[in-house]
Amino acid sequence: MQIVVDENLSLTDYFFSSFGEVTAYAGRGIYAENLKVADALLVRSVTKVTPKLLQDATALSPTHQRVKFVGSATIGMDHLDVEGLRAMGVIVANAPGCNAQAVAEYVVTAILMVQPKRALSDSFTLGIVGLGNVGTRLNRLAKRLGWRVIGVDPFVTHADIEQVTLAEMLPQVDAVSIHVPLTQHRANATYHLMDEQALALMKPDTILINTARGPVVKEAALLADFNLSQSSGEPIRSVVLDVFEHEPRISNTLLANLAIATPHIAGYTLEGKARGTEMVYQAFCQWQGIKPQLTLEGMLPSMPKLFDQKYSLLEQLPQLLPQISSMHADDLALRACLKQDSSGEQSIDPVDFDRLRRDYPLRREWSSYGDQG
Ligand SMILES: NC(=O)C1=CN([C@@H]2O[C@H](COP(=O)(O)OP(=O)(O)OC[C@H]3O[C@@H](n4cnc5c(N)ncnc54)[C@H](O)[C@@H]3O)[C@@H](O)[C@H]2O)C=CC1
Ligand SMILES: O=C(O)C(=O)[C@H](O)COP(=O)(O)O
Repeated sequence: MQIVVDENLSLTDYFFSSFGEVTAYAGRGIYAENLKVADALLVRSVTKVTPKLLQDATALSPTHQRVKFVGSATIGMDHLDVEGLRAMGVIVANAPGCNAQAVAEYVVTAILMVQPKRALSDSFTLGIVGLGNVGTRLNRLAKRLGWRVIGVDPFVTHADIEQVTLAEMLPQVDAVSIHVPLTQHRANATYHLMDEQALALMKPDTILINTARGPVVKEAALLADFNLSQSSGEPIRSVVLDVFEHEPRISNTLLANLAIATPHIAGYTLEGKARGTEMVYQAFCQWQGIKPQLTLEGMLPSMPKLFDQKYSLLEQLPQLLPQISSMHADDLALRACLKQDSSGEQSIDPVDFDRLRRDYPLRREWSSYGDQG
Protein backbone atom coordinates (compact mmCIF):
# COMPACT_ATOMS: atom_id res chain seq x y z
CA MET A 1 0.00 0.00 0.00
CA GLN A 2 1.20 3.53 -0.77
CA ILE A 3 0.51 6.08 1.96
CA VAL A 4 1.20 9.76 1.35
CA VAL A 5 1.55 11.90 4.50
CA ASP A 6 2.11 15.52 5.47
CA GLU A 7 5.65 15.60 6.91
CA ASN A 8 4.23 17.50 9.90
CA LEU A 9 2.32 14.47 11.25
CA SER A 10 3.89 12.82 14.30
CA LEU A 11 4.80 9.13 14.56
CA THR A 12 3.75 8.13 11.05
CA ASP A 13 6.43 5.45 10.75
CA TYR A 14 5.45 3.93 14.10
CA PHE A 15 1.75 3.75 13.24
CA PHE A 16 1.74 3.19 9.47
CA SER A 17 4.96 1.59 8.19
CA SER A 18 3.59 -1.94 8.70
CA PHE A 19 0.86 -1.17 6.12
CA GLY A 20 3.19 -0.23 3.29
CA GLU A 21 5.37 2.56 1.99
CA VAL A 22 4.97 5.94 3.73
CA THR A 23 6.03 8.99 1.68
CA ALA A 24 6.11 12.43 3.28
CA TYR A 25 5.72 15.86 1.66
CA ALA A 26 5.28 19.37 2.99
CA GLY A 27 1.54 19.71 3.66
CA ARG A 28 1.10 22.70 1.37
CA GLY A 29 2.98 20.85 -1.38
CA ILE A 30 0.80 17.77 -1.84
CA TYR A 31 -0.43 17.83 -5.44
CA ALA A 32 -2.16 15.33 -7.76
CA GLU A 33 1.30 14.36 -9.05
CA ASN A 34 2.20 13.08 -5.54
CA LEU A 35 -0.97 10.99 -5.33
CA LYS A 36 -0.71 9.12 -8.64
CA VAL A 37 -0.15 5.74 -6.97
CA ALA A 38 -1.36 6.58 -3.45
CA ASP A 39 -4.00 4.47 -1.67
CA ALA A 40 -4.30 6.62 1.44
CA LEU A 41 -3.61 10.26 2.21
CA LEU A 42 -2.89 11.51 5.73
CA VAL A 43 -2.89 15.26 6.21
CA ARG A 44 -3.07 18.03 8.79
CA SER A 45 -4.86 21.34 8.36
CA VAL A 46 -2.90 22.91 5.52
CA THR A 47 -3.67 20.46 2.70
CA LYS A 48 -6.91 21.20 0.85
CA VAL A 49 -8.34 17.82 -0.10
CA THR A 50 -11.13 17.89 -2.69
CA PRO A 51 -12.62 15.40 -5.15
CA LYS A 52 -10.78 17.32 -7.89
CA LEU A 53 -7.39 16.65 -6.29
CA LEU A 54 -8.08 12.91 -6.28
CA GLN A 55 -9.64 12.94 -9.78
CA ASP A 56 -6.60 14.81 -11.13
CA ALA A 57 -4.35 12.14 -9.58
CA THR A 58 -6.43 9.41 -11.26
CA ALA A 59 -6.18 11.20 -14.60
CA LEU A 60 -2.38 11.05 -14.28
CA SER A 61 -2.41 7.32 -13.58
CA PRO A 62 -5.69 5.82 -14.89
CA THR A 63 -4.75 2.20 -14.12
CA HIS A 64 -4.27 2.88 -10.41
CA GLN A 65 -7.29 2.81 -8.09
CA ARG A 66 -7.35 6.28 -6.54
CA VAL A 67 -6.94 7.28 -2.88
CA LYS A 68 -9.60 5.52 -0.83
CA PHE A 69 -8.84 6.84 2.65
CA VAL A 70 -8.24 10.45 3.72
CA GLY A 71 -7.31 11.00 7.36
CA SER A 72 -6.64 14.36 9.00
CA ALA A 73 -4.80 14.30 12.33
CA THR A 74 -6.57 17.51 13.35
CA ILE A 75 -9.78 18.65 14.97
CA GLY A 76 -10.70 21.15 12.25
CA MET A 77 -12.03 19.74 8.96
CA ASP A 78 -12.59 22.94 6.97
CA HIS A 79 -9.69 21.97 4.65
CA LEU A 80 -11.50 18.81 3.55
CA ASP A 81 -14.48 18.65 1.20
CA VAL A 82 -15.96 15.93 3.39
CA GLU A 83 -19.27 15.66 1.55
CA GLY A 84 -17.67 15.62 -1.89
CA LEU A 85 -15.08 13.01 -0.89
CA ARG A 86 -17.64 10.75 0.79
CA ALA A 87 -19.92 11.04 -2.23
CA MET A 88 -17.14 9.52 -4.33
CA GLY A 89 -16.74 6.64 -1.84
CA VAL A 90 -13.66 7.89 0.00
CA ILE A 91 -13.45 7.16 3.74
CA VAL A 92 -12.78 10.43 5.57
CA ALA A 93 -11.66 10.61 9.19
CA ASN A 94 -10.37 13.32 11.52
CA ALA A 95 -9.26 13.39 15.15
CA PRO A 96 -11.97 15.07 17.25
CA GLY A 97 -10.66 16.46 20.51
CA CYS A 98 -7.07 15.27 19.93
CA ASN A 99 -5.47 18.58 20.93
CA ALA A 100 -8.37 20.21 22.80
CA GLN A 101 -6.51 20.21 26.13
CA ALA A 102 -3.49 21.89 24.47
CA VAL A 103 -5.70 24.70 23.16
CA ALA A 104 -7.48 25.17 26.50
CA GLU A 105 -4.11 25.45 28.28
CA TYR A 106 -2.90 27.90 25.60
CA VAL A 107 -5.90 30.18 26.24
CA VAL A 108 -5.43 30.24 30.02
CA THR A 109 -1.70 30.90 29.55
CA ALA A 110 -2.42 33.78 27.17
CA ILE A 111 -4.88 35.43 29.57
CA LEU A 112 -2.45 35.12 32.48
CA MET A 113 0.33 36.58 30.32
CA VAL A 114 -1.66 39.49 28.90
CA GLN A 115 -3.45 40.67 32.03
CA PRO A 116 -2.09 38.78 35.05
CA LYS A 117 -3.50 41.08 37.74
CA ARG A 118 -7.00 41.16 36.27
CA ALA A 119 -7.01 37.39 35.65
CA LEU A 120 -6.07 36.73 39.26
CA SER A 121 -8.96 38.80 40.59
CA ASP A 122 -12.00 36.84 41.79
CA SER A 123 -14.43 38.69 39.53
CA PHE A 124 -12.80 37.67 36.24
CA THR A 125 -15.38 36.55 33.68
CA LEU A 126 -14.50 34.49 30.62
CA GLY A 127 -16.76 34.20 27.58
CA ILE A 128 -16.39 31.01 25.56
CA VAL A 129 -17.81 30.91 22.04
CA GLY A 130 -18.26 27.27 20.99
CA LEU A 131 -18.79 24.68 23.71
CA GLY A 132 -17.38 21.58 22.04
CA ASN A 133 -14.22 19.71 22.99
CA VAL A 134 -12.02 22.80 23.45
CA GLY A 135 -14.73 25.01 24.95
CA THR A 136 -15.73 22.47 27.62
CA ARG A 137 -12.11 21.79 28.57
CA LEU A 138 -11.48 25.51 28.82
CA ASN A 139 -14.60 25.84 30.99
CA ARG A 140 -13.18 23.22 33.34
CA LEU A 141 -9.80 24.97 33.63
CA ALA A 142 -11.43 28.39 34.05
CA LYS A 143 -13.65 27.12 36.87
CA ARG A 144 -10.58 25.65 38.60
CA LEU A 145 -9.08 29.14 38.46
CA GLY A 146 -12.19 30.58 40.08
CA TRP A 147 -13.34 32.42 36.95
CA ARG A 148 -16.97 32.95 36.09
CA VAL A 149 -17.74 31.43 32.68
CA ILE A 150 -20.44 32.40 30.21
CA GLY A 151 -20.83 30.30 27.06
CA VAL A 152 -22.37 30.66 23.61
CA ASP A 153 -23.34 27.69 21.47
CA PRO A 154 -26.61 27.47 19.56
CA PHE A 155 -26.20 23.74 19.00
CA VAL A 156 -25.48 22.27 22.46
CA THR A 157 -26.57 22.71 26.07
CA HIS A 158 -24.25 22.17 29.02
CA ALA A 159 -25.73 21.92 32.50
CA ASP A 160 -22.61 23.40 34.14
CA ILE A 161 -22.18 26.42 31.82
CA GLU A 162 -24.33 29.55 31.91
CA GLN A 163 -25.40 29.91 28.25
CA VAL A 164 -26.48 33.14 26.59
CA THR A 165 -26.49 34.61 23.09
CA LEU A 166 -23.35 36.19 21.62
CA ALA A 167 -24.92 39.65 21.84
CA GLU A 168 -25.71 39.08 25.52
CA MET A 169 -22.25 37.74 26.30
CA LEU A 170 -19.98 40.27 24.62
CA PRO A 171 -20.70 43.35 26.80
CA GLN A 172 -20.21 41.52 30.10
CA VAL A 173 -16.97 39.57 29.86
CA ASP A 174 -13.30 40.33 30.58
CA ALA A 175 -12.08 37.96 27.87
CA VAL A 176 -13.69 36.22 24.90
CA SER A 177 -12.19 33.01 23.52
CA ILE A 178 -13.37 31.56 20.21
CA HIS A 179 -13.70 27.79 19.73
CA VAL A 180 -16.00 27.24 16.78
CA PRO A 181 -15.36 25.41 13.50
CA LEU A 182 -15.05 27.62 10.41
CA THR A 183 -18.38 27.34 8.58
CA GLN A 184 -19.99 29.29 5.75
CA HIS A 185 -23.31 29.43 3.92
CA ARG A 186 -25.47 27.86 6.64
CA ALA A 187 -27.46 28.90 9.71
CA ASN A 188 -25.15 30.20 12.45
CA ALA A 189 -22.15 30.25 10.07
CA THR A 190 -18.97 31.33 11.85
CA TYR A 191 -17.22 33.10 8.95
CA HIS A 192 -16.63 36.68 10.22
CA LEU A 193 -18.61 35.89 13.37
CA MET A 194 -16.49 38.53 15.12
CA ASP A 195 -17.16 41.51 12.86
CA GLU A 196 -17.60 45.27 13.43
CA GLN A 197 -20.95 44.79 15.21
CA ALA A 198 -19.59 42.11 17.53
CA LEU A 199 -16.47 44.12 18.41
CA ALA A 200 -18.60 47.21 19.09
CA LEU A 201 -20.54 45.23 21.72
CA MET A 202 -17.35 44.46 23.66
CA LYS A 203 -15.90 46.71 26.34
CA PRO A 204 -12.69 48.32 25.02
CA ASP A 205 -10.59 46.42 27.56
CA THR A 206 -12.10 42.99 26.87
CA ILE A 207 -9.40 40.58 25.71
CA LEU A 208 -10.11 38.74 22.44
CA ILE A 209 -8.48 35.38 21.79
CA ASN A 210 -8.84 33.45 18.54
CA THR A 211 -7.39 29.95 18.28
CA ALA A 212 -10.19 28.59 16.07
CA ARG A 213 -9.72 29.57 12.42
CA GLY A 214 -8.52 32.95 11.12
CA PRO A 215 -11.61 33.98 9.10
CA VAL A 216 -13.87 33.66 12.16
CA VAL A 217 -12.50 37.08 13.17
CA LYS A 218 -12.82 39.69 10.42
CA GLU A 219 -9.36 41.23 10.17
CA ALA A 220 -10.62 44.53 8.73
CA ALA A 221 -12.97 44.93 11.72
CA LEU A 222 -10.11 44.26 14.11
CA LEU A 223 -7.91 46.87 12.42
CA ALA A 224 -10.79 49.38 12.56
CA ASP A 225 -11.22 48.61 16.28
CA PHE A 226 -7.49 49.32 16.88
CA ASN A 227 -7.70 52.55 14.84
CA LEU A 228 -10.75 53.75 16.72
CA SER A 229 -8.97 53.35 20.08
CA GLN A 230 -5.78 54.96 18.77
CA SER A 231 -7.61 57.96 17.30
CA SER A 232 -9.44 58.56 20.58
CA GLY A 233 -6.23 58.22 22.58
CA GLU A 234 -7.43 55.05 24.35
CA PRO A 235 -5.25 51.96 24.86
CA ILE A 236 -5.97 49.40 22.14
CA ARG A 237 -7.76 46.15 22.90
CA SER A 238 -5.58 43.17 23.95
CA VAL A 239 -5.91 40.65 21.14
CA VAL A 240 -4.26 37.23 21.04
CA LEU A 241 -4.20 35.46 17.68
CA ASP A 242 -2.93 31.98 16.92
CA VAL A 243 -4.80 31.92 13.60
CA PHE A 244 -5.13 34.67 11.00
CA GLU A 245 -7.62 35.52 8.30
CA HIS A 246 -4.89 35.59 5.63
CA GLU A 247 -2.73 32.86 7.15
CA PRO A 248 0.05 32.01 6.39
CA ARG A 249 0.71 35.65 5.38
CA ILE A 250 0.39 38.21 8.19
CA SER A 251 0.75 41.94 7.69
CA ASN A 252 2.69 44.00 10.19
CA THR A 253 -0.29 46.38 10.37
CA LEU A 254 -2.06 43.57 12.19
CA LEU A 255 0.90 41.98 13.97
CA ALA A 256 2.18 45.23 15.48
CA ASN A 257 -1.15 45.68 17.29
CA LEU A 258 -1.45 42.20 18.75
CA ALA A 259 -0.74 41.47 22.41
CA ILE A 260 0.39 37.95 21.52
CA ALA A 261 0.77 36.33 18.10
CA THR A 262 1.73 32.70 17.52
CA PRO A 263 1.97 30.65 14.30
CA HIS A 264 -1.09 28.35 14.64
CA ILE A 265 0.50 26.26 17.38
CA ALA A 266 -2.18 26.41 20.09
CA GLY A 267 -2.78 22.68 19.58
CA TYR A 268 0.89 21.80 19.24
CA THR A 269 1.64 19.72 22.30
CA LEU A 270 3.48 16.41 22.01
CA GLU A 271 0.34 14.73 23.34
CA GLY A 272 -2.04 16.60 21.00
CA LYS A 273 -0.10 15.82 17.85
CA ALA A 274 0.56 12.20 18.80
CA ARG A 275 -3.11 11.62 19.69
CA GLY A 276 -4.10 13.08 16.31
CA THR A 277 -2.03 10.46 14.47
CA GLU A 278 -3.21 7.70 16.82
CA MET A 279 -6.86 8.55 16.12
CA VAL A 280 -6.29 8.53 12.37
CA TYR A 281 -4.51 5.17 12.78
CA GLN A 282 -7.58 3.79 14.58
CA ALA A 283 -9.86 4.96 11.75
CA PHE A 284 -7.39 3.53 9.22
CA CYS A 285 -7.48 0.13 10.98
CA GLN A 286 -11.27 0.21 10.93
CA TRP A 287 -11.14 0.89 7.18
CA GLN A 288 -8.77 -2.06 6.80
CA GLY A 289 -11.06 -4.24 8.94
CA ILE A 290 -8.38 -4.98 11.54
CA LYS A 291 -8.10 -4.43 15.30
CA PRO A 292 -5.62 -1.64 16.17
CA GLN A 293 -2.51 -3.16 17.75
CA LEU A 294 -0.55 0.00 18.52
CA THR A 295 -1.17 2.70 21.11
CA LEU A 296 0.72 5.70 22.50
CA GLU A 297 1.33 3.81 25.75
CA GLY A 298 4.98 4.35 26.74
CA MET A 299 5.71 6.42 23.62
CA LEU A 300 5.91 9.85 25.26
CA PRO A 301 8.81 10.76 27.58
CA SER A 302 7.93 11.38 31.22
CA MET A 303 8.45 14.81 32.73
CA PRO A 304 9.31 16.09 36.21
CA LYS A 305 6.26 16.37 38.47
CA LEU A 306 6.04 20.15 38.95
CA PHE A 307 2.41 20.45 40.06
CA ASP A 308 1.57 19.77 43.68
CA GLN A 309 -2.04 18.75 44.38
CA LYS A 310 -1.82 20.46 47.79
CA TYR A 311 -2.06 23.82 46.02
CA SER A 312 -4.67 25.21 43.66
CA LEU A 313 -4.02 25.76 39.96
CA LEU A 314 -4.29 29.49 40.54
CA GLU A 315 -1.60 29.39 43.23
CA GLN A 316 0.80 27.40 41.06
CA LEU A 317 0.37 28.58 37.48
CA PRO A 318 2.00 32.02 37.72
CA GLN A 319 5.23 30.41 39.00
CA LEU A 320 5.12 27.37 36.71
CA LEU A 321 4.19 28.99 33.40
CA PRO A 322 7.68 30.33 32.62
CA GLN A 323 8.94 26.70 32.84
CA ILE A 324 6.14 24.91 31.02
CA SER A 325 5.02 27.43 28.39
CA SER A 326 6.94 28.72 25.39
CA MET A 327 4.35 31.38 24.53
CA HIS A 328 6.61 34.37 25.03
CA ALA A 329 9.34 32.80 22.88
CA ASP A 330 6.77 31.71 20.27
CA ASP A 331 5.52 35.28 19.97
CA LEU A 332 9.05 36.68 19.66
CA ALA A 333 10.04 34.05 17.09
CA LEU A 334 7.09 34.99 14.87
CA ARG A 335 7.76 38.72 15.10
CA ALA A 336 11.44 38.11 14.30
CA CYS A 337 10.34 36.82 10.87
CA LEU A 338 8.98 40.20 9.74
CA LYS A 339 10.51 41.34 6.48
CA GLN A 340 9.73 43.62 3.57
CA ASP A 341 7.45 41.91 1.04
CA SER A 342 7.10 42.53 -2.71
CA SER A 343 4.69 45.43 -2.12
CA GLY A 344 7.23 47.17 0.11
CA GLU A 345 5.21 46.41 3.29
CA GLN A 346 6.52 44.54 6.31
CA SER A 347 4.88 41.13 6.66
CA ILE A 348 5.48 37.53 7.73
CA ASP A 349 6.44 35.39 4.77
CA PRO A 350 4.39 32.16 4.46
CA VAL A 351 7.62 30.16 4.17
CA ASP A 352 8.79 31.45 7.56
CA PHE A 353 5.35 30.84 9.07
CA ASP A 354 5.42 27.22 7.93
CA ARG A 355 9.04 26.75 9.04
CA LEU A 356 8.19 27.91 12.57
CA ARG A 357 5.37 25.38 12.66
CA ARG A 358 7.44 22.52 11.21
CA ASP A 359 10.30 23.09 13.67
CA TYR A 360 8.10 23.90 16.67
CA PRO A 361 9.48 22.44 19.93
CA LEU A 362 6.28 20.67 20.99
CA ARG A 363 5.04 21.70 24.44
CA ARG A 364 3.85 19.20 27.02
CA GLU A 365 0.38 19.19 28.51
CA TRP A 366 0.08 20.08 32.18
CA SER A 367 -0.93 16.52 33.10
CA SER A 368 2.58 15.39 32.09
CA TYR A 369 3.93 17.64 34.89
CA GLY A 370 1.56 16.10 37.42
CA ASP A 371 -1.54 18.28 37.13
CA GLN A 372 -4.39 15.91 37.94
CA GLY A 373 -7.20 18.08 36.69
N1 LIG B 1 -5.21 26.67 16.74
C1 LIG B 1 -5.15 25.36 16.82
O1 LIG B 1 -4.07 24.81 16.89
C2 LIG B 1 -6.39 24.54 16.87
C3 LIG B 1 -7.58 25.02 16.37
N2 LIG B 1 -8.71 24.27 16.44
C4 LIG B 1 -9.96 24.85 15.92
O2 LIG B 1 -10.88 24.95 17.00
C5 LIG B 1 -12.17 24.56 16.54
C6 LIG B 1 -12.99 24.07 17.73
O3 LIG B 1 -12.44 22.86 18.22
P1 LIG B 1 -13.33 21.85 19.09
O4 LIG B 1 -13.87 22.52 20.28
O5 LIG B 1 -12.53 20.65 19.31
O6 LIG B 1 -14.49 21.55 18.08
P2 LIG B 1 -15.90 20.87 18.39
O7 LIG B 1 -16.45 20.46 17.09
O8 LIG B 1 -15.76 19.87 19.47
O9 LIG B 1 -16.76 22.09 18.98
C7 LIG B 1 -17.13 23.21 18.24
C8 LIG B 1 -18.39 23.79 18.88
O10 LIG B 1 -18.72 25.01 18.21
C9 LIG B 1 -20.13 25.07 18.17
N3 LIG B 1 -20.56 26.06 17.18
C10 LIG B 1 -20.71 25.92 15.85
N4 LIG B 1 -21.14 27.08 15.30
C11 LIG B 1 -21.27 27.96 16.32
C12 LIG B 1 -21.66 29.33 16.39
N5 LIG B 1 -22.05 30.02 15.32
N6 LIG B 1 -21.65 29.93 17.61
C13 LIG B 1 -21.28 29.26 18.72
N7 LIG B 1 -20.91 27.95 18.71
C14 LIG B 1 -20.90 27.32 17.52
C15 LIG B 1 -20.57 23.66 17.88
O11 LIG B 1 -21.93 23.45 18.25
C16 LIG B 1 -19.61 22.87 18.75
O12 LIG B 1 -20.15 22.61 20.04
C17 LIG B 1 -11.88 23.51 15.48
O13 LIG B 1 -12.92 23.41 14.53
C18 LIG B 1 -10.61 24.00 14.84
O14 LIG B 1 -10.92 24.81 13.73
C19 LIG B 1 -8.72 23.04 17.02
C20 LIG B 1 -7.57 22.52 17.52
C21 LIG B 1 -6.30 23.19 17.44
O1 LIG C 1 -6.47 20.42 15.07
C1 LIG C 1 -6.69 21.46 14.43
O2 LIG C 1 -7.81 21.76 13.98
C2 LIG C 1 -5.59 22.40 14.18
O3 LIG C 1 -5.79 23.56 13.97
C3 LIG C 1 -4.24 21.84 14.18
O4 LIG C 1 -3.69 21.68 15.42
C4 LIG C 1 -3.35 22.65 13.28
O5 LIG C 1 -2.23 21.95 12.98
P1 LIG C 1 -1.70 21.70 11.48
O6 LIG C 1 -2.68 20.84 10.88
O7 LIG C 1 -1.78 22.89 10.68
O8 LIG C 1 -0.40 21.08 11.68
